[in-house]
Amino acid sequence: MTKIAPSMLSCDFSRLGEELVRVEKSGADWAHLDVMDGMFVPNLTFGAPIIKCARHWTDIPFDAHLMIEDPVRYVEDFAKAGCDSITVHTEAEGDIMAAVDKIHDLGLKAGITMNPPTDVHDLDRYLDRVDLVLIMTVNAGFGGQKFHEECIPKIEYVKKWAEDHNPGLEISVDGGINRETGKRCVEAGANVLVAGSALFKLDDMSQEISLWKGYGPDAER
Ligand SMILES: O=C(CO)[C@@H](O)[C@H](O)COP(=O)(O)O
Repeated sequence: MTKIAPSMLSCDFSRLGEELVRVEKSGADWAHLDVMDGMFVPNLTFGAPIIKCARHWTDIPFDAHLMIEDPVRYVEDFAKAGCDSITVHTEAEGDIMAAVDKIHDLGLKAGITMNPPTDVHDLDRYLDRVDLVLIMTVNAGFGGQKFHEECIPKIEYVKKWAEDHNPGLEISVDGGINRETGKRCVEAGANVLVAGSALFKLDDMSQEISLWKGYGPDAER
C-alpha cells in the first residue's frame, strides 16, 4: 500500500501539535517535517527544539527533510528530538556521506534527496547506503509549487535500482503532489507520497489519504 506523508509545512504552525494529531487520525503513515535554514534554501522554518515539543503530541513517525547546509552538524539534535528518519540533500555543503552514516549510527533511517535540476546519477554513491530516496518534484524551499514532470524518469531509475538491489528501499516524492501527480509517481515506482497543500486545504484529509493509499500494486510495502 502506498504510504502517505503530509508535509507539515502547509499546516497551521500555531497549532502544530493539534495538526499532527489530525494527520495521525486521518490515517497518514508519517509526518513530513521540512527543516529550512535560510541558506541552503531561501526560507526558514523550524529546528530540533520545535520538533521535540511536537513529539509529545503523537506517535506517528517523524520524517525530517533537512534543507540545510552541512547537515552532519545537526543530525544528533534531530535524532534526540524524536525524528525517526532524516533525509539530507546531495547538493548541500559538507560531507553528506558522513551525515548518512551518522544518522544510521544514531539508530535512525537515513534518506538522500536532490532537487529537480540535479543529475540523478549524483544519487548513485548513496543508493546502497540509505533506506529512503526522496525525489524532489519541485525545487526545495516552498510549498504550493507546480510539479516538475521531468522528474518522473528519476523515479523510474531509482525503482529499477531498487528492484535489482534493494526492494525494501523507500522511494518518496515531494512537491506538487496531488491526486493526479501522485498517481503518476506511484505508477513510476514511488511508494511514499509527500504532500502539503493538496491535503491541508481539505477540512477532512482522511478520504484523500485513503484514496491515495490505494494507488499502485505494491500492497505489501
Ligand atoms: O519540501 C518541500 C518544499 O521544500 C515540500 O515538502 C513541500 O512542503 C510540499 O508542498 P506541496 O508542493 O505539496 O504544497
